[in-house]
Amino acid sequence: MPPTRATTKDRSAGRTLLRLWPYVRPVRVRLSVAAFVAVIASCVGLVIPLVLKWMVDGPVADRDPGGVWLGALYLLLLGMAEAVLFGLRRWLVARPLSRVEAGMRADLYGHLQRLPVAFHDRWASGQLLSRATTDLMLLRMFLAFPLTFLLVNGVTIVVGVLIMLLQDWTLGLVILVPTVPVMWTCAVFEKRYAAVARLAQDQVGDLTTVVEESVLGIRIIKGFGRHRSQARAFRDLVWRLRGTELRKARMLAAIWGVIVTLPELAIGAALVWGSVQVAEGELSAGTLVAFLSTALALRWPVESIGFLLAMSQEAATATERYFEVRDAAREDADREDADSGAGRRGPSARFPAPLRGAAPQVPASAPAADSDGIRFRSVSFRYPDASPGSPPTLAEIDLHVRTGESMALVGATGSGKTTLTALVPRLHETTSGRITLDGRDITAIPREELRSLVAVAFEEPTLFSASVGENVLMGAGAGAGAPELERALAIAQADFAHALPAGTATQVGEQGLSLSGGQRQRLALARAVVGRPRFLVLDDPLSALDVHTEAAVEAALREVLSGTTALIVAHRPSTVLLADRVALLSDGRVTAVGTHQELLRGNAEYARLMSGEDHRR
Ligand SMILES: Nc1ncnc2c1ncn2[C@@H]1O[C@H](COP(=O)(O)OP(=O)(O)OP(=O)(O)O)[C@@H](O)[C@H]1O
Repeated sequence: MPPTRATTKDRSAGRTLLRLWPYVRPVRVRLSVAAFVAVIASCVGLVIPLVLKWMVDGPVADRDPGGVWLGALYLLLLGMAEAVLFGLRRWLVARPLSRVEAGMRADLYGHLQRLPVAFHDRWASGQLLSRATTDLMLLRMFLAFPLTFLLVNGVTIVVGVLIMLLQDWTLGLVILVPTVPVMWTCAVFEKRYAAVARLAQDQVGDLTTVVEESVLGIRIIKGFGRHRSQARAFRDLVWRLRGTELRKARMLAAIWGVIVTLPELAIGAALVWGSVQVAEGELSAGTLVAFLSTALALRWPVESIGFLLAMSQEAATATERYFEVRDAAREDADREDADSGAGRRGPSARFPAPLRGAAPQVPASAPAADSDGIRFRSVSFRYPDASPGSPPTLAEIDLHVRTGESMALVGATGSGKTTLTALVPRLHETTSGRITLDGRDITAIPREELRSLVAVAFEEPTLFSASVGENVLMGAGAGAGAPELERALAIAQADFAHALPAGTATQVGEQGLSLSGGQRQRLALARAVVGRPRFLVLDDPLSALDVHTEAAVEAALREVLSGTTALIVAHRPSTVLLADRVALLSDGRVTAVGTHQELLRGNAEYARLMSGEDHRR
């Protein structure tokens, strides 16, 4: 079952919703006051029938117009008080609840940033988006409305029924007859509705994913003329969601039918029975009016129970979906282990025994051999979602990139180059073995420090919706400014930035100016070098550049590389020439290490890869 599909079986909505308490706690006083105000407002509404009784049995029976006017004035005042109190309730909850929603959303976003790459590999982005938007909106609505009104309406019904029993207990019992079947219907409804609500919310997530992918991949869709088939696929999803929503509507209609019909029948029976009693002189007309007015005043609280329960179920589902993400372990969950020098991370325990235990015994707290560069010691790696029997993506990698040295990683497509580079900044965790930077085990280096030591640039450069300058300076420390930016742009041969409409202040990214692939790549490279990192990991960073630009970037990069220790994934000889030595990766193993010339002469696979004869690329 994919991680985004959970079962609602045996879930208690109440227990699930209790998880919201840490967020509701700071606003509990306001929420309680608001609920209290709403209870008072609702009970004020129940006084109206009593005033009616007084009017019918008093001034109306006595034909006293002054008394009737006085009664009307009381009714007006009570009505106004009810309206003002309900308005006050709304005012009391609006601000704190928007704060709860904002807080939950910010926490979710913060958590998403901290989740490991493996988590994001597994989860569809639309599922995350829908949790951060639709689900949180449902939660705010639940806290604003059903949470209060389930309580308010409950109290109102109890008080109303007590008033009716006090008016005339036999009539009161008639009204109470439908209670048992209505409660049974609610219990059945709650269970069934939970499953359908979950399905609908998951389907909204699927829909969001498709919209997002279509927008991001619009060029491919248009380029291949796939807009019709995409639209068809989207329509299918929409219809599936429509079907689920209709199922929800049918369930709501059924419970609504029961909740409305049974009490109405009871009121009808009470009306007949009460009229007979009035005719026989056993009951005053005023009491019957008061009784029926109270019963009618309770219609809304009773009828609303159906959709309040439905909204509560949707909120419970939203809570469940929200915490599925929040409960996922953050990548720094192992920090204590690392900081205490315990060494190996938790994930190794998740992998099968043969892949474990191969780590050489280098304690994380071993004295740092200064300027040792990057060392891979018996590193093996398997993607967490790889099929159980499949061979590891990387196996027994032993590699030493000396301080100040640049090592090119060459290998056929799919040989594991990108995967190997991702292990250094701990975007993925090694399954077994160790990686050390200047003698320090990377698992013993706090992540923040690790990522300030290691800068990365990937083949597919990502720019954020921000200015060119902000995108580049993202790779530098807090104090970096214009001089660092200029230097980085010069190294990456990204001077084109100055010619953009607003220079380096030009907005790029999704909503900003579109840049070419080569321009993006150069900005990503500038981001990697701007912070003068001690270790540089470049995943084929020049692939989109023309030969002249590539040569210019390489000339400038050489200067940078002389001061850093670098691991560079390379496909072209020109990129390989940037490096001092080359490691050849074959099916996840390092099969040769040497200079470009040495490997060209002595290794047939390398020679084939460099000559471009390898058809797998
Ligand atoms: N997130 C993932 N989950 C499971 N398997 C993956 C994942 N990412 C990559 N792989 C697999 O790992 C293997 C190595 O991929 P990797 O991207 O490291 O190769 P590469 O040498 O960089 O290839 P290329 O030169 O084409 O970029 C491939 O077989 C790929 O299918």
